[in-house]
Amino acid sequence: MLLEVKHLKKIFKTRFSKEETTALVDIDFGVEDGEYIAIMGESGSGKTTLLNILSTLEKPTQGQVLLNGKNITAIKEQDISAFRRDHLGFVFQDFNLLDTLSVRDNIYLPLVLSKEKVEVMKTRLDILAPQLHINELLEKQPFELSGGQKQRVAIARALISQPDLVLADEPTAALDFKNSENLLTLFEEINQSGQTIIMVTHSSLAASHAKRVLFIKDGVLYHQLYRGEKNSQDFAKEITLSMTAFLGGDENAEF
Ligand SMILES: Nc1ncnc2c1ncn2[C@@H]1O[C@H](COP(=O)(O)OP(=O)(O)OP(=O)(O)O)[C@@H](O)[C@H]1O
Repeated sequence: MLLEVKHLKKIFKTRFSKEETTALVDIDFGVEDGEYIAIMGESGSGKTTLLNILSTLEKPTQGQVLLNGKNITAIKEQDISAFRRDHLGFVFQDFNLLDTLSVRDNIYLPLVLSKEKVEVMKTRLDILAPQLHINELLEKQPFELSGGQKQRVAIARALISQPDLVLADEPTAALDFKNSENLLTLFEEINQSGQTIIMVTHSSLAASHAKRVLFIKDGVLYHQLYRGEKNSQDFAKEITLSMTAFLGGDENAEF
């Protein structure tokens, strides 16, 4: 098992009041190497909190997260950024590229910080750039790129460290329909080449490209669907029906 999420609980306490928010009640699941998982749930259900704990940005109140058997919730503060850089890849909804660096240097950045050899960086980018259709963009600055191009660069930056796990937070949220479809196709290809992906999304269309969908409500995982042999259109219908049945949502809504 690549990732074991064990009985996660997260209670937020505000500093100036006694009020507590239980964002995660008891979250328990495992992820095999090579899986592609979408996490869905209504606003406020705990998706971001879960992703932040998996990202080591946040510590749980109780429970553990094991990545390849190592408890990542117990990593010392001074070792966390190196751990994140070496083992996790991130794709955010707003791309998070640095405008002062070229596209190439943005992609190299995690490896530069890990003091990787230049030849290694070059070899890896030579493989990734054609796969992500960014060959022509490498000498540009991020502000010269379209949203879809920026997101492909962000994916290259996430993959260049050959992470154990890619974590994506609403990666299609800032993209139009065509660019979203392109990104989702890319994620499927990346997953088919062996990369494990966990993606948080509001969109049943986005989730329908994953192999498994976990539904979270009020801090509890209470339902999951496997795609199996279904195409993404049929799987999207099944996801929407589940959302309607279990979450009490509007069948036509993308929550
Ligand atoms: N830093 C924080 N301090 C206090 N409460 C928080 C904090 N972060 C999240 N919460 C609360 O925890 C609950 C879960 O929030 P979370 O952001 O994980 O939901 P979400 O499913 O990601 O929502 P959205 O889809 O709107 O991003 C909410 O009630 C939220 O108000």
